[in-house]
Amino acid sequence: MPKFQEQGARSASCSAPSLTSDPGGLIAKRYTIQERLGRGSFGTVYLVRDTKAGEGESLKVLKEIPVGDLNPNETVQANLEAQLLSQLHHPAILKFFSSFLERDTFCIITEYCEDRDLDCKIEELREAGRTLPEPQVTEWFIQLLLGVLYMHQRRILHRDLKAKNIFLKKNIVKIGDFGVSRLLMGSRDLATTFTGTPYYMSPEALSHQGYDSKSDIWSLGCILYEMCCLEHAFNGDNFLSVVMRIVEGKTPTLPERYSKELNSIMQRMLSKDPSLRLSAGDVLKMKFIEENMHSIRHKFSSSTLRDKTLKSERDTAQIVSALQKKVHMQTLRERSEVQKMTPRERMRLRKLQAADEKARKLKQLAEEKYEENYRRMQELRCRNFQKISVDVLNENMAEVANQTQPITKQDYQSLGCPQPVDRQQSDRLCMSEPREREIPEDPLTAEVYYYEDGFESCSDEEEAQEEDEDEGDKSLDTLRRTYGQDCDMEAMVKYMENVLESESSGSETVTEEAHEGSQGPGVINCTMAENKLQRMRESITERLGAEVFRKVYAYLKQARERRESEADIKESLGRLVEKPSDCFEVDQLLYYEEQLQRSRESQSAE
Ligand SMILES: Nc1ncnc2c1ncn2[C@@H]1O[C@H](COP(=O)(O)OP(=O)(O)OP(=O)(O)O)[C@@H](O)[C@H]1O
Repeated sequence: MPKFQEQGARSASCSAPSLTSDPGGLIAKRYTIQERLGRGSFGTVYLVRDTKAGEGESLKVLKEIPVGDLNPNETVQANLEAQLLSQLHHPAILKFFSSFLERDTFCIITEYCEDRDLDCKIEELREAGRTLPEPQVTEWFIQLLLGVLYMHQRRILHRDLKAKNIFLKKNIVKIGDFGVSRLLMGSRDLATTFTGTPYYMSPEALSHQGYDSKSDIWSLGCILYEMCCLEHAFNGDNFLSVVMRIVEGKTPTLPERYSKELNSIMQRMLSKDPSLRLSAGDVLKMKFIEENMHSIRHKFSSSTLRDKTLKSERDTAQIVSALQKKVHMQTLRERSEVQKMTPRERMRLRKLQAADEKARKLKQLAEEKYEENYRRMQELRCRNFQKISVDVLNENMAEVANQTQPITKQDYQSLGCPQPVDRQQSDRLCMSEPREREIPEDPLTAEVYYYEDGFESCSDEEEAQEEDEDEGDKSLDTLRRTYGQDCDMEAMVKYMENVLESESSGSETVTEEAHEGSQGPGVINCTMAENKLQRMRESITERLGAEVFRKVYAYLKQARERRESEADIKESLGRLVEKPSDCFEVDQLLYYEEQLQRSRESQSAE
């Protein structure tokens, strides 16, 4: 089956993004553009560096959506929706950081996923003639279910779940744009119509019978099919045939290489009647999914443990290597200092070093002696104490008191033992600074004391040291990023445990929560819808040429009004264009125009 280019295909001719007009400039006083990641139907997507973020968290994604002039109400409304989205935290949901208006564009800042999206992954597999094994499909599918459950429990719908909106970050899947349709389109009707990609749209959404959490489940069922078969669950030669397959067509089946259980779950998610469709909570409570969840939880737990061990080993290796580098640098510095000296200074230095060495040996000797003496004194005391104890049995208390006098120098001599060094005196010996040159005892202090000045003049070495520090920062950065990955895995384990331990399936169907101030005609809705249509027109014109586009548009409009058969339409389009499938977008454009017209009429009627 041909795969049609979807609406809003990446077109270079669409109006130039205003944020890039000042390359290298700061956006919202903190973001710098690193590269352009791509273009979606709403706007352009950039990889940015957040200059105010902590180490390892600075790479983010900026979605730039041209909106023209927004009135203050619309801005307040958008901010309200954005605030809500930024408070949601789940490892399977792409983190939404913030949104703001900058130079007539609405900007959304989200987490960056370096392993791209599921659509790219599927394309890659298809091209390589490979498929996804069932354990991988179930692992990703369970993560998706956990993310969807989290959002549905908070009464937030996606409305545009598709492979392109699912991102991969080191085997963790992240659903992008959850709740963003409402943020951009405001009104519920428009949000569904203008963000839903036909391949994933549920029968009830296509026939305007309302959109609820079960409609998201339908899209998730389509994604499950796509992960297994690497093609859309409902395909067709043109826009309307896709719609007809969804509304009236047979429910697809998974190939035999996938288990009966997985097939049955997918089919129950693709039930045409939303009330018969499973909810995310229902699916997560099924025996087959629970069993898989146990093994994924075990895999994630042991993987984070193994990673932690590996990381601490790597940390140690890094510290050792940093210390070795430091010692090497010091040796080099010392050598370069010595080379700069006059013979007289070198002689003095050698003497000082010899004195240092002598002092060190003396100190070591004194310490050894002290330890030896101290040990002997303890022995003596112990013997003396035993002697006193025996005497106590025979003599009176006064005599005992006499016996417990401190041991004198004579006592030691009479016992043939060396007298212990007085502890304070010994400490003084250890801590005292050699009078002649006053070399500090501590080697590190001594080193700084003697060679400090030399460091300041070594600008090359300083640079080298800075480079070393940068290296260190970079490795920390990598470490932190890996820790971030661990956090995701640990959080995922926690969510799996919650579901496994919970009694209820959370099978209630949810409609979207109306947040304060979000009723009514919507946020940026009409402007956004118009923008999207304009982008589609530009994209089609670029592909078909202005003249062919005009002819195809006029023909399809009439053909749909006259309700011509699909076969006739295909034949007529064949006379206008080389490939009739190229007209998919024109068909979709007509559909959207009609929806926008309807929406306007119903708004003015209200
Ligand atoms: N958070 C992200 N991390 C990494 N890449 C991203 C991220 N968000 C978007 N992209 C990439 O940027 C490109 C455009 O994405 P965008 O979401 O705007 O469009 P889309 O999903 O292709 O279309 P639509 O606007 O119809 O949803 C895609 O190639 C996508 O993979």
